[in-house]
This record gives sequence, structure tokens and C-alpha cells, in this order.
Amino acid sequence: MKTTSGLLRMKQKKEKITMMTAYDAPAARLVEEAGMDMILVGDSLGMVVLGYDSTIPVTVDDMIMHTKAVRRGAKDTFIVCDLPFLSYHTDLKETFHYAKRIMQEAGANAVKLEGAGEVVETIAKLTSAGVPVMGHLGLTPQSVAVLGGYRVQGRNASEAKQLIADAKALEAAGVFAIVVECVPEQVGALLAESCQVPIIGIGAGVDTDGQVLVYHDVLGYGDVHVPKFVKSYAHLSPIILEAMKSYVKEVKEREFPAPEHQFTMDEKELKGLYGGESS
Ligand SMILES: Nc1nc(=O)c2c([nH]1)NC[C@@H]1CN(c3ccc(C(=O)N[C@@H](CCC(=O)O)C(=O)O)cc3)CN21
Ligand SMILES: CC(C)C(=O)C(=O)O
Ligand SMILES: [Mg+2]
Repeated sequence: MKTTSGLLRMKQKKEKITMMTAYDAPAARLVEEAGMDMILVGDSLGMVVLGYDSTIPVTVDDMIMHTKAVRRGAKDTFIVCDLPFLSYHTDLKETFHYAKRIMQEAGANAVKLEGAGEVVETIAKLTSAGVPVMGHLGLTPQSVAVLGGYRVQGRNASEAKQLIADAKALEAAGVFAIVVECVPEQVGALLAESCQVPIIGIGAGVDTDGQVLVYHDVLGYGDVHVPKFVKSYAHLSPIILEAMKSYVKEVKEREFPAPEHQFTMDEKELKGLYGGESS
């Protein structure tokens, strides 16, 4: 299993870091077998698995249930769990309680919080209490209603400078890595260059220290609309649709189940059942 210092060494050696989301045990098993450096149980869970149209409705209990499943599937991979919408902004005690449950009960190795500003203080408190924290800057989906949509961030010089300042503040607060989402490639590169900790990009160009994508996006198994930064390495949806259609057809036409899918009673017992002559 990777450690936070192992990830730092990877950055120093310019070895790219791989991260993928997972939300259930069989997915986690495959992600681990593929040799992924980290798994993210993202609150994108709400959109790709639970059918919401944003990450806003996702709860801490949702995150815990799915993190437990991911841990059962990937016993030996570093797992990061998103703290969901408004679970780390109002009451530090509450935030500590959630972080504790996510690590002790669900088995995550770290938590991820979106944004900087007010959140920096909370992150500093968590890291000094021994909770490994990952930051998340750029497009922060929990603020979609304020940002006015899922838009590229840091497009002008002053926004880009603010991102660098935010990343440095997170670093000073003790984060072990930062996800940077949906920014120009030049901003991704500058962030990686300006920070000591690994910058894990999603839609942030090729020069970040690592990459993260959503499992279902990579598999072509989910929404019709996927962000521009996604590369689908497989196209599962049409394959699954074909399988479902074949099943429907074979059941209707009595082709399934075939003899090899059925259980058979002994001749003798059958006679007993119909003939009424045995015990
Ligand atoms: N399936 C999925 N994949 C993700 O990467 C993802 C989620 N869901 N849900 C949570 C967030 C939301 N994300 C998103 C969603 C949409 C865009 C998007 O459509 N962006 C536009 C950019 C528009 C612009 O130019 O500003 C795009 O065309 O990519 C980006 C990130 C990333 N995360
Ligand atoms: C897109 C990644 C970085 C994320 O936060 C999530 O999957 O929730
Ligand atoms: Mg998230």
C-alpha cells in the first residue's frame, strides 16, 4: 500500500501517480489489480451511481457505506474518501466526528475536502490531529450552484494566481496532495511546479504529478454527456444493453434457462411425487 511519503517520493522522482474512483467492491478489486496508486471514493458517487444530477445530495452515510464496500474489494490500496457537501463548514466537532468514522468505521486512509479560504483552517486542524487530508481546487463540484455550472476555472491571470495562492495555503495546512480539476494545462503545470506536494489533475493537462478519472467515464458506462477531459478506454454501455436485450428475448422465447441451467429430481422421487406409491 502507498503511503503519503511514498507519493511525495514519486513526485520527486517524476514518476506519475495514478488514481481512479471506485464505489463498490468488484470495481475496487479490478482497480487494485490494475496497480492503481490510489482509489478515490468520490462524491461523484451521487451522479454516477445514485442518479442525482449533482453531488449536493450525497451524505456522509452514503460515503461511508460505499467506502466500506471499496475497502472490502481493495484491501491493499490507499483509499481517499470525499467529505460531502456542507459536512466540513459549520462545526469542527462534527467534521472531526465524520473524519473519525470515515477512517475507523469505513477504513479509508485519508479524506478529501474541496476549496481553500475558510476550509484551510479546518484542514490544518485535521492534519495536526493525524488525519491525512487531500485538497481539491479549480472546479469544485460541491460549489456548482455558486460557480454557475461545471466550467473551466483559472482561465485568466488573476484567477490562476489565486489558485497558486490557494494551493500554497493548503500545502501550509499540511495536505499530502491536491486534486486540481478543470483548469488550463498551463495552470496545471504551474501548480505542479509551484508546490512540493503532488498535484493530481483531472482536466488539468499532462504536466500535473498524476491523473484521476471517474471509473464509469473510463469504462464508457454511464452518462451520455461526459466532460471533455475524459478518455473512455472501453465502451461498456452498448455491451451491457446488448446483454440485457438478449436476456429479455431468450426468456420470452423460452430459450433460457437451457438444460444446463436447471436442477433435476431423481426418477424415483419423481414417481413418489406423481405416483403416490413411495413413503
Ligand atoms: N461522470 C462524472 N465524471 C466527472 O468527472 C465528474 C462527475 N461525474 N461528477 C462530479 C464532477 C463534475 N465534473 C464535471 C462535470 C461536467 C464538466 C463539463 O461538462 N465541463 C465542460 C467545460 C465547459 C467549459 O468550457 O467551461 C466540458 O465540456 O468538459 C466538467 C466536470 C467532474 N466530476
Ligand atoms: C472527480 C474527482 C476528483 C472527485 O472529486 C469525485 O469523483 O468526486
Ligand atoms: Mg468529489
